[in-house]
Amino acid sequence: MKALLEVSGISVSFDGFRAINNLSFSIGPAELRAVIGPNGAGKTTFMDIVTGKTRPDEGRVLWGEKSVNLLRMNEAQIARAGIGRKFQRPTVFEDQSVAENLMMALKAARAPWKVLVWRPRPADHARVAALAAQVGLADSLTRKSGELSHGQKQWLEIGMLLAQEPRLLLVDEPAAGMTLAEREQTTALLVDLAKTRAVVVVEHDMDFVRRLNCRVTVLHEGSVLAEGSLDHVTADRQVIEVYLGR
Ligand SMILES: Nc1ncnc2c1ncn2[C@@H]1O[C@H](COP(=O)(O)OP(=O)(O)OP(=O)(O)O)[C@@H](O)[C@H]1O
Repeated sequence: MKALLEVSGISVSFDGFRAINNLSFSIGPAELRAVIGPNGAGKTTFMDIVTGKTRPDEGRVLWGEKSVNLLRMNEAQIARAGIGRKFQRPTVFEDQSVAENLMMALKAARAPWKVLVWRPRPADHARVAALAAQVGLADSLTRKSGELSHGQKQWLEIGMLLAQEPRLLLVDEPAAGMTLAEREQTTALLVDLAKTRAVVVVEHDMDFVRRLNCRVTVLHEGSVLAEGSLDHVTADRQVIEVYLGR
């Protein structure tokens, strides 16, 4: 199976400090992957590079069937090419309803010149309802987003990202601040989303990672230290030494 995203030999230094060191990583078109590793391992910087926020000093980042060079694209172009990123803190519009937030995301997903003249059509309302249902908010369409729980806000933001139909979703610490029930629902959502797209989850919560039941990549000092099932990587002596044993 050809990779959807292929990162090879990337390095980046900040003031002489190598945050990413000859990192290679690839993910398939419908794959769920957890990325773990100690603080400062380079997880955020890795996502910054894939989304175009940070430029690597060397290496390649190739995207899609045509192996497009992502390093030639800016952040907006990369987002339009199908890479969505969910940050840890939800950034929904609290005064707007769930439906309004989703509709705004649908509108934003249009080409810039179309946004100016865009008016929602019946199909767009149906799409908003479908997105809400997909993220477990079908019963909350008319609720103000500010009234939602932390977990529900996170799901709404994922729904807003889905409006852009990303082929790769990068999700930063989704379990943080969630109740156990919310975490379980989030696991189910991410597993479901990865049936039709690639999903990369950066997470510190090992119970959450275990429930994702997916391939795990362990980063350390900007490189891949181990990769495989969670049982495989957690039995690795070096992983225990630098991460789990602390
Ligand atoms: N813009 C920057 N300028 C200077 N140093 C940076 C910058 N961004 C990241 N770093 C450094 O690069 C290293 C990797 O950071 P990064 O945030 O990618 O790690 P992380 O694995 O996401 O850590 P955490 O689990 O704490 O979020 C750290 O030592 C960090 O201090």
